[in-house]
Amino acid sequence: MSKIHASLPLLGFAAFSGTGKTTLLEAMLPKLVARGIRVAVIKHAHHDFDIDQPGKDSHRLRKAGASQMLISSRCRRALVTETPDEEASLPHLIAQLDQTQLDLILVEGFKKLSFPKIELHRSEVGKPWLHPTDSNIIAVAANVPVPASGSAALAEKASLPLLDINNLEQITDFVVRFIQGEVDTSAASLLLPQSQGLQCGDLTPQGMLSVAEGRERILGHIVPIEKTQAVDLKAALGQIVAHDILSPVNVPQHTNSAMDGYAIRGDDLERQDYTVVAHVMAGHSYDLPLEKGQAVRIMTGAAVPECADTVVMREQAEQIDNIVRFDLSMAAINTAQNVRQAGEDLALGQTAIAANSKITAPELGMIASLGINQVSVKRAIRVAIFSTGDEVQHPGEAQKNNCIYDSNRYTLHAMLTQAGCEVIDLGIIEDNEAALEMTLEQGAQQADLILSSGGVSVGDADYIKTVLAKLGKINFWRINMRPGRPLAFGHIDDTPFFGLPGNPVAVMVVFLQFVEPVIRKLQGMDNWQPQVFNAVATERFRSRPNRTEYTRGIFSFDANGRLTVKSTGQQGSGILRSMSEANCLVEVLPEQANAEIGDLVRVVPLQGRV
Ligand SMILES: Nc1nc2c(c(=O)[nH]1)N[C@H]1C(S)=C(S)[C@@H](COP(=O)(O)OP(=O)(O)OC[C@H]3O[C@@H](n4cnc5c(N)ncnc54)[C@H](O)[C@@H]3O)O[C@H]1N2
Ligand code: MOO
Repeated sequence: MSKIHASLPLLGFAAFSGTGKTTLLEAMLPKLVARGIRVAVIKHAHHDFDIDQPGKDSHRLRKAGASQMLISSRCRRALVTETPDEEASLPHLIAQLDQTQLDLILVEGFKKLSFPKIELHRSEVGKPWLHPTDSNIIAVAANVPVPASGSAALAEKASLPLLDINNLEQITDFVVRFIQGEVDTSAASLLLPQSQGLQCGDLTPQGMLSVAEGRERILGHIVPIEKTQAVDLKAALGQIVAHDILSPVNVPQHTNSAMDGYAIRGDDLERQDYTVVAHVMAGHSYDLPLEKGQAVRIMTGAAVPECADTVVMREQAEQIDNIVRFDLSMAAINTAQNVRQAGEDLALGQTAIAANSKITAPELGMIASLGINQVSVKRAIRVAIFSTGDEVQHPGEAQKNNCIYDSNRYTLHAMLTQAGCEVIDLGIIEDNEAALEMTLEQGAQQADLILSSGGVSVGDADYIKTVLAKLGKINFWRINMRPGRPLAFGHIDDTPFFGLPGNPVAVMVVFLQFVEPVIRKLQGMDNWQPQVFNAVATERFRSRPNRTEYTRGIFSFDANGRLTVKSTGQQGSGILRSMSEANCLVEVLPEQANAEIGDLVRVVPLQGRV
């Protein structure tokens, strides 16, 4: 029986009738809600239940033939679907929920299906224990100790958590820990018969790190680079601001008109007509206080005269000679309308751009709007890159037999440039110790970070490992992710070094997951996080438990306005086209095996990063 998955924690309660499942859920729900947890309950009913009442409109319409009846009010809605041929499956029911509004799905019933459950047991019901025969039970809540018979030995061996069925607080705590991923469910899996259990490759093998563990370890070794430099404004694009930039002026400098029209006094609205005393163009002013009964014809951006505080749009005005009237049937005039106040964008002395912000188009414009033409930025991070492998050739050369053109240095160059780094391209390094040693030493002298690609797996060209071990402190890791399993990280002298896997897609994925966070930390950004959001899977995204799987995907809105995601097709880690056609990576987390159609999956947009 295949395991049922949801993108949210899914937890069932398994018990014989009479144990008090519903009573327990009813008592626990307010406690979960009080802890801020948004819960859905899916309940199985055995009989021909009906929530609709005879005589109600919805019931009449359904009986008249509507196979789906959706009734909605401001407070709630309900969909009643006739399923005369086949009962809906649990995965289908899960997909009906709006998982963006939930933290937990509780399931009552569906006893025979495979998903995590808590067994409820009361001795007085006189029924057998369920956990010896249900490998999905992750804890037992009972009013008697589990007997020291076969089942108890099994429970003890597997160290299933034992809870007191009468201790609601304890059971609630357990559920909360389950949601937070703190419950060790391996005890349950120890009970699995071989055929249902995890495959050996599903378990985190010894020495394999999760993506989060690998990133945390690497970031622990990174020290921000504090050096700064002053650059001309345009050259600051993509760079990181070294110190807070304070506004030396008010932006806008003066209170000005937001429309072409007529400036009048806000305390002088009840008038038939006004005398136009001046015509003020942008860059000019009318320097007398505006009197009652007067108006100034004004252009967008021009300074509003003293005592005037309201602008009426030109479309609403009719001027004959120097008399203007406003058509109030088009729109009422409100005091202070269509006027931009001095300093409303930025007041004098206000922080315009905080230190460690990245300068993109709006920041560049804002700095310019303050009249500043030079900025102090963090010195660009210098990154040395090289490729390894005798089969790797420069583009532009005639292709040799059994060779491959170097694409990795180009994707790295592009992603580093996007991240605001200065790239030092050390080329393709011959497969020999002396060449590699020289290159690494050169990299360590010139760069803040060194990246190589290729040669980090278990191939025969093991001299890379020998040289790295000789020159620095390097760890060869296997990260439980795909693509991008093999990864080397360490230091050559004091310079951090990444040995990225050779496969072109693996290079890009490892860059996005490990190298970019390092660059951001070197640039001084603390706890930088990429943008991530959830989308509904429109196809199955396969992944093994414990592994983080990155599928290249395309997200888009469907006809119902839901954000959905599909894959780009073939996903081999040498197929760079899968990256080129993608606008995101679909990240299936270790705790989520295969994401099914309708499940929410994490989507990591690529725009601006590749
Ligand atoms: N027995 C095992 N074999 C492999 C394993 C493993 O765990 N056990 N892991 C596989 C995975 S996953 C990856 S990823 C690769 C990584 O291997 P290397 O880092 O040693 O890389 P290479 O063998 O040098 O190259 C792999 C592949 O990529 C091509 N390549 C290399 N450099 C470039 C470049 N600059 N531009 C374009 N393409 C490049 C190279 O020709 C190979 O096809 O190992 C698997 N094997
Ligand atoms: O994980 Mo490798 O990284 O297959 O490409």
